[in-house]
Amino acid sequence: MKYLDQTVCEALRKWPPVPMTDRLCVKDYDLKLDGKNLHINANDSCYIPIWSFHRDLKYFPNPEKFEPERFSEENRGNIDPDTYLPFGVGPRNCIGSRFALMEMKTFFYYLLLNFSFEANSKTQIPLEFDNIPFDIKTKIGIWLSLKPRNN
Ligand code: HEM
Repeated sequence: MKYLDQTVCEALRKWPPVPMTDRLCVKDYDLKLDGKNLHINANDSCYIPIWSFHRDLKYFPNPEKFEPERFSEENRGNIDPDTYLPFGVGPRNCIGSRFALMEMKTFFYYLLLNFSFEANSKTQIPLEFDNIPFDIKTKIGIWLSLKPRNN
């Protein structure tokens, strides 16, 4: 179950289903970013690029590699919580996150309990994605063969 949790966390890192979120700035705000001064006006929209944070090697070394060990008990403390945002951040973060995590793990538990998975001639490796803004969609879907487990 621990490894299933790590795998789900890593899948949400590499392919966050909600790749960005936004906030409306409610008052003028000044901040320093990489040595530059940045002014945000009240009523400006700010986009938070979840996908880009998750693929930034400053925060996730070797970001293209699918590596559930990033979320092991020893390693997960190294992740800055402000850079891992599959369910957003702050008081308006995703209200359904616990339900979604439970649903994903239950779904995979029963699938893996009853079936083994194999690549077939239609399986695309590596997976290719459509360039649709604000959405993550594979070009041809995800094709795999499921074989019932005998035991
Ligand atoms: C893997 C599944 C899901 C992902 C990755 C996801 C991701 C997100 C993200 C990134 C946000 C924006 C949070 C922010 O801006 O800080 C959000 C908001 C929200 N999500 Fe989810 N979500 C998922 C499933 C669900 C489910 C199952 C429900 C309901 C049962 C749900 C209900 C909501 C609601 C109501 C908001 C708006 C919260 C607010 O504005 O206060 N989500 N979600």
